[in-house]
Amino acid sequence: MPRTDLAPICPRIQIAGIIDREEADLLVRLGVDSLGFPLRLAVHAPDISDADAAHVIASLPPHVAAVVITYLTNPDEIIALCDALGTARVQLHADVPPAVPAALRALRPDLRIIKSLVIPHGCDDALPNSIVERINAFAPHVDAFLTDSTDPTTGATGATGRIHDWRLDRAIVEASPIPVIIAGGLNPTNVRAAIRAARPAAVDAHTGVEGPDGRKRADLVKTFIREAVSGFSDIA
Ligand SMILES: O=C(O)c1ccccc1N[C@@H]1O[C@H](COP(=O)(O)O)[C@@H](O)[C@H]1O
Repeated sequence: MPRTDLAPICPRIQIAGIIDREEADLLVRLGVDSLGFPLRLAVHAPDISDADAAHVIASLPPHVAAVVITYLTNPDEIIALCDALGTARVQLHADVPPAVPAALRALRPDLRIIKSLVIPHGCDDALPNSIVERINAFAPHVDAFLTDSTDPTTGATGATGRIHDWRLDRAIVEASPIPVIIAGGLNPTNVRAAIRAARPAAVDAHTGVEGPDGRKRADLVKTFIREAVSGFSDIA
């Protein structure tokens, strides 16, 4: 039985890389409104199995969203993964053409789709035309964009712990007709400044709220949320 998902289309604070039920419970208790489950990835090993992720997702309260973060490119496989996990939210991280979210929409109009916009390494204050073109091409087929960083040493384009120039996020926010979630190296010490610089709809973090053991730390998550809330109130 799929869970009832009553979270807004674009929740404000998303934390990715959920490891287990205990971690999910902690994040829900602290006030996170969207949990990201990275599965079928390009570089990283998954943090959790499909079966465990499905159990965690089934336990979430209806106001908390669960998002599958994936590099899958085949619409049928993406839908099958979302169905197996019991969620109708997906974050597409692969370099797919707009035809992929368009096909997802046609097959499953209830699916909420976030598309990543990865900022190339070394890109500074000028937004490349290629990103503007992608915003225009994807916006009709997705619900939100998510910015992210590249790690040139590993080729990773997610969970890098690396920031990029937030002026680019601001340019993306201004160019996008749909909500933009910012991500890439956000942590309790920089999230407020990032929100003030980029003026996004939401923020997302993974490694910046974890301890050296790779588990989310309550003190870091609490401060991240407090600083993010302050940032959103600064720009309201
Ligand atoms: O979270 C992951 O493990 C992940 C793996 C592969 C692609 C995307 C992934 N998640 C996204 O990366 C951001 C930023 O991570 P960080 O804060 O820089 O460590 C994360 O929030 C997810 O949306």
